[in-house]
Amino acid sequence: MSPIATSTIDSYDLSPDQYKVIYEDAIPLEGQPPSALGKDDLVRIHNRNLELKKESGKSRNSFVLPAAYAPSSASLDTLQKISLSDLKLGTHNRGYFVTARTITSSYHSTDLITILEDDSGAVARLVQGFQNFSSSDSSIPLNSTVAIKEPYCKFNGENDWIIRVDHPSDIAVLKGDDAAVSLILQFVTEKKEISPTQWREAGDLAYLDKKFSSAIECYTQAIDNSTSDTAFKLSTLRKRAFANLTARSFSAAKEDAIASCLDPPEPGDEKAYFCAGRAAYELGLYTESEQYFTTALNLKPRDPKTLKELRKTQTRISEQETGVYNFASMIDRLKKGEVHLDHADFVSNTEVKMAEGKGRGLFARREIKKGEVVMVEKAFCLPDLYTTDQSEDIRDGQRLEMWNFNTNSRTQRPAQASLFLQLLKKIYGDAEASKKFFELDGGSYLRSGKEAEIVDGVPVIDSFLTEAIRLRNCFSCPSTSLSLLTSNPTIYNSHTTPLSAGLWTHAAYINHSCIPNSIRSFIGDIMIIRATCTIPAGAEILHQYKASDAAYLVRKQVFEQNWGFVCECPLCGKESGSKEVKHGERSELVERIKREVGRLGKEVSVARIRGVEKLVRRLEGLHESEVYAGLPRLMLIHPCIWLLERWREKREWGMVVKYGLDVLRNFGFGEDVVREGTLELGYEKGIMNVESMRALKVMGEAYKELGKLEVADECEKEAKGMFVVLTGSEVGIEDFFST
Ligand SMILES: C[S@@+](CC[C@H](N)C(=O)[O-])C[C@H]1O[C@@H](n2cnc3c(N)ncnc32)[C@H](O)[C@@H]1O
Repeated sequence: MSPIATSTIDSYDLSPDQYKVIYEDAIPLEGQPPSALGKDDLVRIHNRNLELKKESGKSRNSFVLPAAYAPSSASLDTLQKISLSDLKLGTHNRGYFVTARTITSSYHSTDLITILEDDSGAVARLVQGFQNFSSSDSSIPLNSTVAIKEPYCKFNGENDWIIRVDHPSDIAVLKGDDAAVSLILQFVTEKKEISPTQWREAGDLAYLDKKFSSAIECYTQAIDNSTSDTAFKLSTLRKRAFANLTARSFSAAKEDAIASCLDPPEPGDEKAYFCAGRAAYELGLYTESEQYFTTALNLKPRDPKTLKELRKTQTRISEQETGVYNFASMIDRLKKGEVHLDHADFVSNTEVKMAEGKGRGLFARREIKKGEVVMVEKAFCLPDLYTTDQSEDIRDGQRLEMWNFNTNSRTQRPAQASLFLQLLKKIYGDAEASKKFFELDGGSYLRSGKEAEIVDGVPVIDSFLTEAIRLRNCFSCPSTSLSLLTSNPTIYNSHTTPLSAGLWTHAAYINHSCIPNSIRSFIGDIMIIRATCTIPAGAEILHQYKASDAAYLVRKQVFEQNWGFVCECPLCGKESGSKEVKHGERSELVERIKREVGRLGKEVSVARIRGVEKLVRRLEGLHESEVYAGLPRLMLIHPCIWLLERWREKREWGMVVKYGLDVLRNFGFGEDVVREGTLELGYEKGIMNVESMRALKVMGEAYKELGKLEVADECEKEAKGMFVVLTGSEVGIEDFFST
């Protein structure tokens, strides 16, 4: 297939399929200039597209993740400057860099697009793939100066070539609407002498103008160029500390703040200690933060702002050490619309170690009792973008999609695409974060080994590896797990609770099991993991990546496709031994039952219920006892819940108890969990979830109706225990159990 001609239609007009053709069929044309179109044509086409974009007012943002090529890990001093007209096509132009000026405003299509011109008058189209569409400062203004390392120049259709930048660390942009930029350019390109005071003044102006990276650059020049004036150096360091704090470069802010003080500190240094305290707090270094605030208070006792920060820090230290949180206040804040909550992580119960056959895993450092908190973690990154799969009402600008040509897939929810973009922004701006992030599992993606290395002051970021890591490690999450209980999904109907997608770097080490020993829940961006059974010291913590599909063969495929592993948990291990024909028979019968109950309306006669019961007995008979002894029989769960609900409608309490027991048995809690009027659940092999909790709750009601009050109380007590594990806390428990 020949590549599509795109010389007169810009990528804005292309569908993802057309893109795909271009990427897959692009022909390397070594030795061609970057664009056969002249400057006038390029600018004309660009401006026309810019106008079209404005007119169309399309609110959907989409972008494309093309096939992988590696980011540059060379520093600018080791590269040779080259003109745009000397770039080679279809290659990375290793060993070279280009600098050029933007001669148009940029616009977003599937990517961010602008036109560049270099000193020699050569022009090229720049296509940047990683801009954060949701942030207001993501454009490249007219007259900006860009430096691109080892540019990847690619064929884009007949007579058209582009420079494609997919990795944030491959490009540096000095924005054209930034006053400090002209000073920086005069210094770099015209070798103009600029005094430290001039640098500092330019830094102050940039800071006031909220151009923090320019302010930091100017203060850095002022510091590096000042010779013996210690007072000047220290006060400029302090200015840079605050600029770094505002720019959220917390490690640098902390370092600068401390370096700006005398040893021992003197009155006046409290501001620097306050800044260091804030930076350490944001880095999660609460004990260090406490020391800085204490020093600040020694220098300026009873300062109310510092006292407030110190108290907050001490609360974080207590959370970190005890795992005790004020969940009620967390939920209150969530109700006020805050998703990103200010809390410490509690991870001291756990450690990362090798898990045989699974890479690394998370292990218990001490015995963790059933229901106890295993760990609590604040999200590394979580977009505030909760939508249902069917959402038609996504707010403007949130309709974000990403086509990934490495996996031939498209993101299903806007939060997934948004998470990718926010991750790039976070790891590019924070060296420590990028190190932590790139340690995560990226599957079979071939790493250069240079990711997160600091080159030219920023970490090397590989966008494609970032996405590979996101795919393997991110979790879907509701804004609160409590909403999953109250949204009242019916069986055979997926629930419609809005979900976002986020990444938690410590929890990302947890491996999957279909019979897990822990469950994650969410309150905003805080993930709470509790034990579903008592976990002995040294045992591996396991949770379900996805609610296990009832059909073994479907489940197997999902885990292989999405995460690249074959689950060998006790259930999968045994079910893999069941004959293929049996799997087929069971699936067929489950489908038949589903069709059958789907046909029945709301009011179901006893005769009809009995009919379904017969089918369910047959399905039970298709479960080999040598495979399923003591193990869950997932395919029987929904049919049994359906029967339980119908008998409950008929107020046939004996039958409700019978099917409640069946549901619990099929979840793996044991053959006969009520013996001699006492309830005993086998939590080690039982699967705790909303449905097993509901079954217990309903059984409690039925036993009450039957006058068996003791066992009714036991059912309610166990269901309440499950409620806490499923939602993370006791908040809402009384309301839930009184209805
Ligand atoms: C979120 S990561 C978990 C941590 C990972 N094991 C590591 O070394 O970083 C997901 C990956 O872990 C591995 N994994 C998770 N559960 C597994 C299991 N039950 N058996 C084998 N591998 C598993 C798979 O490679 C999967 O893609």
